[in-house]
Amino acid sequence: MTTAATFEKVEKTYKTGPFGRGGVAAVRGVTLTVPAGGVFGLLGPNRAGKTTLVKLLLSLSAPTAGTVTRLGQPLDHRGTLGRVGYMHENHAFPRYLTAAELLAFYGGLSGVPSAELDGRVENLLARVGLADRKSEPIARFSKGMVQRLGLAQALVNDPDLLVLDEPTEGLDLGGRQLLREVVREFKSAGKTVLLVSHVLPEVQELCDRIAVLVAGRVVHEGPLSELLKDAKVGKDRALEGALRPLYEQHDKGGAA
Ligand SMILES: Nc1ncnc2c1ncn2[C@@H]1O[C@H](COP(=O)(O)OP(=O)(O)OP(=O)(O)O)[C@@H](O)[C@H]1O
Repeated sequence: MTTAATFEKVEKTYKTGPFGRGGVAAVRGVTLTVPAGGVFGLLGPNRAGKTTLVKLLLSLSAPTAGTVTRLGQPLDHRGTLGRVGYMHENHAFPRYLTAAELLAFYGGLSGVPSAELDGRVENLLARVGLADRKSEPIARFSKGMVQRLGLAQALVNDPDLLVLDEPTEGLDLGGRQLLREVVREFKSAGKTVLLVSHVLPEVQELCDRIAVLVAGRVVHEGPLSELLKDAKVGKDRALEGALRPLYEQHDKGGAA
């Protein structure tokens, strides 16, 4: 099987406190395979360790133990990073750049040929509804506009693996619809989306397979339909317990 990502017996403990004597065990022995092609949901309550797994996959943080692969290669194969797009919840883009400058900057960093860059930037800005604001500095953008720009930035290198970490936070209805379209296009093109969320209905709508992470451990992994069936009929109490708060969060208006 070709894989988009694998984690084998992965641990991540963040050092904390004076002289790093304390520690937070964010990921505890995770073994997980994200197959290439399709939409994989990584689901779990706050502080479950979802973003930590993403950071390990993107070489933004190093595992304390275990092995991670990205697009079939070990993490030190940096070339695979140029085939990944990453959109997350809180973008800290340089605010003095214009939208077009930002996309050109990220496109250049990820190796987009310069002959293609201008056209791609124009197309993406149109796609995310920012064509008329392309020459304005990001400092003037609302949170939703920054999120739309974040989506364009994640697509600028035409990635094979798109990682979306809580992508709908701050997006309006139109932005969410756009995001769903992008996810479905990736799926039809045989590419991979890793969707991280604490909102079960969002994951339910888009994902083929999911892993549920609780307190740094994978408590379930498999096709979404099977997991929901098992949880519903109460066959698996641990899974039911893990999923309930995610539904409740949605019902209370925590949905993205
Ligand atoms: N740089 C860090 N230093 C110390 N602890 C950290 C660091 N980053 C994350 N943690 C801790 O690791 C645990 C997992 O955090 P992580 O952000 O991976 O969870 P998450 O599932 O993505 O949560 P959320 O849904 O709230 O974003 C939490 O207890 C968090 O406080």
